[in-house]
Amino acid sequence: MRPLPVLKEYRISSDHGFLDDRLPLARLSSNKYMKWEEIVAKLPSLLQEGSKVRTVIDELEVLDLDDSILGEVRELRRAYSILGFMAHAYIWASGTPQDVLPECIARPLLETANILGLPPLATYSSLVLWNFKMADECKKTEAGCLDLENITTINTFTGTVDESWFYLVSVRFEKIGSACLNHGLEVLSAIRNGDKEDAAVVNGLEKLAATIERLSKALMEMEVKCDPNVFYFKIRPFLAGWTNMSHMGLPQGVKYGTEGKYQIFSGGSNAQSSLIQTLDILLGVKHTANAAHSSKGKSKVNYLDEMKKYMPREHREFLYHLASVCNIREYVSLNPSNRPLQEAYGHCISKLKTFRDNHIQIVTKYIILPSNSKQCASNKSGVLSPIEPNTKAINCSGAKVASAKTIGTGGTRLMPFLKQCRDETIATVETKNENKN
Ligand code: HEM
Ligand SMILES: N[C@@H](CC(=O)c1ccccc1NC=O)C(=O)O
Repeated sequence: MRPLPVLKEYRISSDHGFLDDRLPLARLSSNKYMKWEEIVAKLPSLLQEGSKVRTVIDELEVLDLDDSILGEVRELRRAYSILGFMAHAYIWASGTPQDVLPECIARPLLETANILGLPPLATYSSLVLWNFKMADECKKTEAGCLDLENITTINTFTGTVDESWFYLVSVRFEKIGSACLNHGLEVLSAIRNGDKEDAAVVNGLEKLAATIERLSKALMEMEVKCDPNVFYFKIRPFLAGWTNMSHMGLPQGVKYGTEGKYQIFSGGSNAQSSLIQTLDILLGVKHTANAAHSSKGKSKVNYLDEMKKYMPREHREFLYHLASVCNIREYVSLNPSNRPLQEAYGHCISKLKTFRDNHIQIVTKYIILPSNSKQCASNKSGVLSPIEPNTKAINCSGAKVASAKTIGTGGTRLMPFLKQCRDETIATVETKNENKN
């Protein structure tokens, strides 16, 4: 029997989960890359000046990655993060996208991405996992140092508190969620050890359910300091990738270097968080291919599976290992008369369903409502947000049509996709009960 995965073999921490035990590097150590650091720090002001950021980036030398970067994973991650910020700023500056990335970004971005096992653009890893630091004043709080009060982002596109908060909520979510990894593995090892009364299995599942509940609370913290209109109109346009962007003039995606080829990639999304996919695997939630993701024409793609390619290599390999050994759902199905076991598993599914319901509420508030108000405005002014498909045919009372068509930065038709994810979560208990009858 294949052994259970050992977290640290996959660069995962039992205290911090998919965040590292060490803080991300806030600056590359070698002065050779000082210009990169200067530009990324100045992005908010450069982006205020229209396409100025492109002029500044075009003047950069093409730098090779030296041993200071190649020899240390935190340096590599920092380089990847900076290059992702610069790439998106270059492509999306001034609302008129540019479809060719200059060599000075394309080459090192392709190289760092390849080593880390990630796609060459800004991802959840570069914007969230590797983009935070301790605030100057660290207050001692119950939640310890990774409390939202104590952390801040390293870089943003807009320099707004709202953008920092948007990323930091996910940092907090990863920290809280790290407990899920430990509880999940405890449950699996209790099943393997033949836990006669199932006490350890039930206890582990109840702790897992309580942690998922805390994740929902963490998600709702978004509203504290991230304003929906600031998010939708100012921040979000920079997070888009180059999938389904024909309407923006990027039908073939982006060309990596003047001599490079055009490539298509999805933008950053929390669907790239390994944590939530860990929960699906632990609880046996199966996601089917969905028409809601349309990057491959009309063919159906399992978007969440595709997003595993947008996670750091070790984290992706952890998910594959976990999936190959996880038998919690089967175990619960095989013990239908054990009520505490059935209930504890049911609590986990119900908390995960609530998380997905709350997320749909957040998405309604942060994308659907602002996009409807935009359509009314844009019908008058002709201005479209960079990320939305051309919705000119929809009038101001067309909210229903609009929400069905609105796309996520990851390129999904977001509402059908998110509802499908939620419904497949509920189906996990329903099909289990059907199997029993
Ligand atoms: C303003 C805040 C947020 C917005 C507007 C938002 C929007 C979206 C959208 C549009 C998607 C669909 C994929 C895509 O095409 O991009 C998505 C997926 C997802 N988001 Fe968010 N999101 C937000 C915050 C969060 C946070 C803070 C979390 C976690 C705490 C989260 C968790 C997820 C997950 C797990 C998915 C994958 C679908 C699933 O597994 O149910 N989101 N999000
Ligand atoms: N998919 C979201 C964006 C999103 O969720 C996201 C993008 C980049 C980095 C982190 C993200 N998630 C939230 O914390 C959207 O369509 O606006």
